[in-house]
Amino acid sequence: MTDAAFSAGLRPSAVQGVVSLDSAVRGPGTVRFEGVGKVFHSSAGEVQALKDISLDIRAGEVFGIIGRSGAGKSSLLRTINRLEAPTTGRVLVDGQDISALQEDGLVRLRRRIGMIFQHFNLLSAKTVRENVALPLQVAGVARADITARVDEALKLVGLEGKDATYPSRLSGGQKQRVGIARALVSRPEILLCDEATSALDPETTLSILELLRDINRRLGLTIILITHEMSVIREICSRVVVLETGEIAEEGPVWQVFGAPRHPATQALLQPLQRDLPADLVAHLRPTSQGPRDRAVIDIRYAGRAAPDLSVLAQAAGAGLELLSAGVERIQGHSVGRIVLAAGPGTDLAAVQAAETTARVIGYVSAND
Ligand SMILES: Nc1ncnc2c1ncn2[C@@H]1O[C@H](COP(=O)(O)OP(=O)(O)OP(=O)(O)O)[C@@H](O)[C@H]1O
Repeated sequence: MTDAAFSAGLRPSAVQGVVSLDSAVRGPGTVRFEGVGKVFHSSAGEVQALKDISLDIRAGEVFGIIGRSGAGKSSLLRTINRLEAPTTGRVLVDGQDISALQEDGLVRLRRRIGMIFQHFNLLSAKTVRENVALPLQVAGVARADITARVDEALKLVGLEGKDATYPSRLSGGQKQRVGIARALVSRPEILLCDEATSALDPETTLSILELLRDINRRLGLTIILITHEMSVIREICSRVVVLETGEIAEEGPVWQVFGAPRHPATQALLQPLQRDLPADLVAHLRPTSQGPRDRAVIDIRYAGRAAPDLSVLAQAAGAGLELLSAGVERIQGHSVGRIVLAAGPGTDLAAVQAAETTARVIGYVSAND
């Protein structure tokens, strides 16, 4: 990012004109994984942490990496600044294969990629200003420039006036703001966030997410984050990849992946966010039909489209459908909903499924439930 753009808080597209598709996947702020694999050798034997990951992260997007513990999230994130080197495949940053970089090239790469951490990683014996100035001092930037750039970064994160404070006197949210200022002071194109809000309370998490969103919009910075908090992904990411045992389980726009999760790993991760079935319904739900008068319970989930037309479904069913529960929310401007119906005896379930392909029978209740 140019100095002028950073100071003016402008997105690169506003500075450089229209961004072409090619520059969006290969230009500044882009990351491409091509068949990336990673094997760790430990005393317990070999661990295949990543398997054949191919993925494009576009310039200026907020991209989430999720997965269960041990799925390979950190390993993948750490290949972007070569804290981990892939065993197979390659990683391209701004279209450049980073495995080819020598020591000085690697130092320059890491200046273009900021990183923030769950536990902030601040030096307790140094003030806020000294912590933020550190990357510039290491880079040999002139003292006067350091002062100006630290001021600029502290302003960006809303910490003006805190420059002489030591980390121990700051709240968790303020410490993370220092971490963000330190990551931004080198004017990077990409910001990696490793569980950056996991140590914060919900209110502080929201304020840090708001800051990250603001930075992303104003500076056009690409933000790549890993988190176990699905609400964080829903709040700020545009696209997400789900890893499962080192492989891509699914990827896509957040509204799509969260609205209609296809892989069991995604469904398990999203369980806490799901609008639960009413408790009394769950209590009465049986996996199989116990008699001809039992009613099938049909679960319909939809994303990015209008709710299915219940009169059309009822017509296909050829019998009465009772609405048991329904809910709809908006993610990134798309409707994401869930409808649960009870189908009376004699319902043509195959016809309902043909009319609404996401319809799934999740169990049976008796006629009186
Ligand atoms: N340095 C290492 N040496 C040996 N094995 C490792 C090393 N780093 C990671 N692993 C293993 O690789 C696999 C993926 O680990 P990774 O930390 O990338 O997963 P993760 O999805 O980030 O997990 P978590 O959410 O628990 O942090 C795990 O089985 C882990 O034990």
